[in-house]
Amino acid sequence: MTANAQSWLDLPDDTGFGLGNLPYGVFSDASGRRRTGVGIGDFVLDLHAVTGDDVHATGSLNAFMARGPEAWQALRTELTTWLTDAAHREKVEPRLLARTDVTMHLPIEVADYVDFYSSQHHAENLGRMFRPDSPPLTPNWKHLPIGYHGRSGTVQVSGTPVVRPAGQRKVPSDDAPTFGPSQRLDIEAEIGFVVGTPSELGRPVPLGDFADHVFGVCLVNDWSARDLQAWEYVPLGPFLGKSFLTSVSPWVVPLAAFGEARVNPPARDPKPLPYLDDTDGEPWGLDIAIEVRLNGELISCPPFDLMYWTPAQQLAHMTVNGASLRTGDLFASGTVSGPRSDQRGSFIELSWGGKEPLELSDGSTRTFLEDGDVVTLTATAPGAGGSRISLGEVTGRIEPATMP
Ligand SMILES: O=C(O)/C=C/C(=O)CC(=O)CC(=O)O
Ligand SMILES: [Ca+2]
Ligand SMILES: [Mg+2]
Repeated sequence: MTANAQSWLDLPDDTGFGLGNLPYGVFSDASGRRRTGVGIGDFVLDLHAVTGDDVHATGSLNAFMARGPEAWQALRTELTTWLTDAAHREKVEPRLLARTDVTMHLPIEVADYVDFYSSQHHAENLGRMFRPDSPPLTPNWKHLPIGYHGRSGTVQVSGTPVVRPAGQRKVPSDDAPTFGPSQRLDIEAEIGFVVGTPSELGRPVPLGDFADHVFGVCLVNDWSARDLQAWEYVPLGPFLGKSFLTSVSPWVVPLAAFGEARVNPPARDPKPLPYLDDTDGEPWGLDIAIEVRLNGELISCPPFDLMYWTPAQQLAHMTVNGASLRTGDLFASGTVSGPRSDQRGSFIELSWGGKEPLELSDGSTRTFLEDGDVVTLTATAPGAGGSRISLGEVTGRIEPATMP
């Protein structure tokens, strides 16, 4: 008997949206009003209607997230009671809407957006391609989680069209850069972490405070234009090659749902400095299995449990200089890649820089994305009683470039 059998609601046996998940999102129905909902089975529960709390009518999760971990846990406990105790059925059932009847929106007002680079396999692959004459990992890589600040205003919800960016491109053999649509448009399959509780300027957030600040987890596709990136990134890092669009899943899965998914991260050698050393604490490796589909076909299964740096280490590093957190901050893991070729989280890796085109089941091949392509990321993690919790999906269709 799985945990889901306890609900009075008829939940499909294999639903990823069972009682162990209870993800938050922002939806609208025919009225157009945006409000907070909780995903359960094939339904979304209208939280504003069922609680009467205006925090759930603001059109983003931020005001609720700002209330902090006790409020998050209290509502999660109430939701579980409402959905399991038949005494609440009369109150709750009329507030359920079919998920197919609602439109999902960007769930958070994104404050600051940071993107890390914490998969050793991804970093080594990119290092080999971008810097063939140097060791694959830069000398700092195993001492700190490398990251950069991205563009929060272009973080958008799943389904937002991906307009091919145009920009400057130059390969080493060209004499001068040219301008035009990116010819190396790519994805980056990542997991995102959403900050609820802010922190004070000047006070680092230690490893052990991770769960006091991080509200939940989403899927991220950090669309990337490799030709723009390769020409612009020296010496300050990614800029226009990654700032045109970052897509996130509409559901934010509470950190509390990942109890069964906690795993030890890979051994870290050399031992990190004390503020990053999680060996005596509670490490935050997470067993999340990602799937990448191109036009419906499964092309890769990146394993999040192999990430070298955990989200708790990323948060500790991001604030160790005293930088403060704001409600709605989003930090992404970095592209998730495993050691196998069918575990790579980007096309630049899957096609090895375009040299080894990916063969698709219809006989066609792909190096980078073409106009009309649809890329969909999904992910699941172990839940209670052998169930799996779903992070939903993040999808996007490539549209032709708009030239200035
Ligand atoms: O190694 C490089 O120069 C570039 C690396 C990336 O493009 C990866 C990136 O944006 C961070 C990540 O998603 O892992
Ligand atoms: Ca990225
Ligand atoms: Mg981006």
